[in-house]
Amino acid sequence: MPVRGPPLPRLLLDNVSCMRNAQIILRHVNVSIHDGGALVLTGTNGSGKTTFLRMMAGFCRPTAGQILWNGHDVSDSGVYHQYRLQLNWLSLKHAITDKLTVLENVQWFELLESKMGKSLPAVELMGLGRLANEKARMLSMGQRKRLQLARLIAIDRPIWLLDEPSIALDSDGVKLLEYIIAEHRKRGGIVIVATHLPIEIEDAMVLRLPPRFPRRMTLSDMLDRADMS
Ligand SMILES: Nc1ncnc2c1ncn2[C@@H]1O[C@H](COP(=O)(O)OP(=O)(O)OP(=O)(O)O)[C@@H](O)[C@H]1O
Repeated sequence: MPVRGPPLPRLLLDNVSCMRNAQIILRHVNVSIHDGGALVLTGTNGSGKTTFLRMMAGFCRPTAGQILWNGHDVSDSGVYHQYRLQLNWLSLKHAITDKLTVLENVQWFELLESKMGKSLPAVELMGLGRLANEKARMLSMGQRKRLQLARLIAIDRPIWLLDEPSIALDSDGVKLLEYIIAEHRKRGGIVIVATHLPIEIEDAMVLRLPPRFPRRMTLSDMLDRADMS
């Protein structure tokens, strides 16, 4: 009987580096993520967390190494076509249309996916049920973030790429975020989160990206220097 090896990771970053503007932002990154896995990206401002997510989304290519999905290089255009349909991207830009209602802002994306029926439950789950028929321009920052999260649930793709998803959320909102991430992972979904704020994600791998610039001088460094002169 043939011996079966361990399952292929759904996503594998094999010695990946990435440059932007002629500078190396990510260097020799190796990560494998199986179904239900979570990766948390941390690091100082400018360390490359958003660049990592953009690269995973295919907006910028690795300058070395490969990103493999099911063992296939996503930079291959045939593979990318299928791979991008797996992705749900939540960025710092809200992409909310103010003149549409809260519900329409979710339904619009659901329609683009040829899906129906999940928008209202998603809006309600995110605590926006009473605002469903209000124009989105009425929403506060935190409510806008909740609307983005409602979209994530309604569209329901397997790989979530989340850039600072908890910014502007109150403590209940953060709990809801943690809940939807946990539920997504129970169904085999993958989550990659870039964050400065603590989010509880069970058994997540944490990748701390090194700072790209030397530490800024602190006040005490400056005072020490003044003492020496
Ligand atoms: N559009 C761009 N063109 C060229 N270089 C860029 C661009 N955006 C960012 N960079 C460079 O990439 C580096 C990493 O930026 P990135 O946005 O990935 O960091 P980050 O870790 O997400 O930062 P933050 O915590 O501030 O959100 C920056 O220092 C910047 O020099």
